[in-house]
Amino acid sequence: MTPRVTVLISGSGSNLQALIDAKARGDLACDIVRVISSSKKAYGLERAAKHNIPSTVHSLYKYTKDLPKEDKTAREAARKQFEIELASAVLEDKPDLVVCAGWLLILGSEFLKRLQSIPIINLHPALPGAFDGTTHAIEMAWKKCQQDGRPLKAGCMVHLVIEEVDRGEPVVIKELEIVPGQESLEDYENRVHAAEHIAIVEGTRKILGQANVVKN
Ligand SMILES: Nc1nc2c(c(=O)[nH]1)N[C@@H](CN(C=O)c1ccc(C(=O)N[C@@H](CCC(=O)O)C(=O)O)cc1)CN2
Ligand SMILES: NCC(=O)N[C@@H]1O[C@H](COP(=O)([O-])[O-])[C@@H](O)[C@H]1O
Repeated sequence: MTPRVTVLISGSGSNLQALIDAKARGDLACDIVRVISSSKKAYGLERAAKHNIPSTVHSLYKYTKDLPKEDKTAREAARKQFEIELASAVLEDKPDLVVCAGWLLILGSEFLKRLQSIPIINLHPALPGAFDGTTHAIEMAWKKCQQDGRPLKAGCMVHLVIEEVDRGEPVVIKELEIVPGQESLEDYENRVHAAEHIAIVEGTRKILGQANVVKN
């Protein structure tokens, strides 16, 4: 039975594209059954459409837009409902794995407890224990290196998703070294993204029990 994978995105979807391309070249055996985006503007939705992958927009904004910013109770209730309905949307497709590929929302207990039997992995552009819980890890690592004035071990990882953000067991780690003054933030960012596009495929293959060596 071909494993079923649901991919969660929020933006460009270049890591979704890496999964699509890996499938096309025979490096990844799975069906991407759905792409779910937290943003209707995500270019990743166009990538899904180009490859006839069903997609859904599941926007937190839709749940909170009419609530006063100061009404924390109402906003928390709305976020819980967002998570409950996100879980329903995911479970409808009966995936064997959920891949967070640039999903920029913290997945709370309402979602995680409903997905208990389904592994979730996340791609994080930092090493284990570094810059956890942020969506700006690449920039933070590069700036820290420049400020410290000494080489910094950085890179990216794919890890299992648990409630504690970015603290789940690493599945794949790709180490990169930043040397102060040797490369621009953009150059480092490009190196990280290139490593991510390999890591996301390796991590997905590993969790699906496929060989952990990718041909490319
Ligand atoms: N329970 C978990 N949820 C998520 C994990 C995880 O490990 N456990 N990984 C993240 C991905 N991520 C970093 O890799 C990450 C995503 C989002 C945030 C965050 O603070 N989001 C804010 C909104 C930020 C914004 O709108 O710009 C939020 O959710 O309120 C931190 C880290 C995916 N989820
Ligand atoms: N903390 C989560 C986080 O920062 N995720 C990052 O979002 C980008 C998604 O790119 P993509 O939309 O092109 O795949 C990736 O760089 C990924 O590491």
